[in-house]
Amino acid sequence: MYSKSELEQFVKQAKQYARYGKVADYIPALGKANPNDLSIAIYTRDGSVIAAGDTTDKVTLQSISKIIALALVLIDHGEKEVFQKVGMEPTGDPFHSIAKLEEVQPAKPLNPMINAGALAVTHMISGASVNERFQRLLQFVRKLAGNPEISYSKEVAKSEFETAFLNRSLCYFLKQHGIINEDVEELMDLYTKQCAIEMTCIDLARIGLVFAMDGRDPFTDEQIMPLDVARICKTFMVTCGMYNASGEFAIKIGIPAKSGVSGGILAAVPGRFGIGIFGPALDDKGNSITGMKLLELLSKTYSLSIF
Ligand SMILES: NC(=O)CC[C@H](N)C(=O)O
Repeated sequence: MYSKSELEQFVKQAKQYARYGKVADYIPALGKANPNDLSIAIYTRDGSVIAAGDTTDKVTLQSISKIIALALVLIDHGEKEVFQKVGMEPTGDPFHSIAKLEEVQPAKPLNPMINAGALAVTHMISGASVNERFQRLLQFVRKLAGNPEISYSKEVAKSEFETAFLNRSLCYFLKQHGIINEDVEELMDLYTKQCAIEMTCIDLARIGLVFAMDGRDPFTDEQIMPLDVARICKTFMVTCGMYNASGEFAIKIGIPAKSGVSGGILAAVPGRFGIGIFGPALDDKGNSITGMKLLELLSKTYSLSIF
């Protein structure tokens, strides 16, 4: 198993790539992040954690939340119903693209990892009000991370809510075609809170471990999600988890992973580890440039690719 000093060495190496990246600022509150930050935690199935960097930093999930919301709606509604509203194919387009919504099967988003598909998924979170739906999602996140303290950043949620014009357009397009039928402002309220759920890389690594263990929490022995749901989520991580860089990521790194524009990456090495990384310097596709470098170093050194 890796040592802390070795991990610290990898972090130092990966940090040198921060200068080639840029912090996301289209959500103004995210623009405050320091591009040179980089933290990582690796959770193993026997409960040990190895971490490096500032592991007390809390960062918002952004698109990483899409995989968790997907798991929840699959549990709530089952595969058949969910995949009537959202597809299973990668797009090769940026995550916020609207293009394929018109080209392929009117308005059915191609997959749940692009924004259009994620909005359709968030729409399916059950509950009587936005608050009740958000609390259900939050409870699920807390259970996955084994941390009842996890909450969301009001500042980041508000900042995205006030500026999410493109996501609103996607919602109206989906509503016109009957994929969603709720009030767009309510859905945006729920979605922006979902994306603003915040945690440390240690919490994130523990969530990764649950996916790695096929939905079972190795510490409580509870099956938090059915094996099939964990399998579907991991498959999406491989095919669409890193947006339109998923192919290259699969070849170079080969670990099921999901990224977010906050610079987070959740990775699950099947049967072995959960990995959580935060490094806000992003490449032009919106993936953490330092985070990917770090995963590449780990994958190459320890042969972690699943392929
Ligand atoms: N790629 C991302 O992390 C995108 C999430 C972000 N909240 C958005 O919808 O734009």
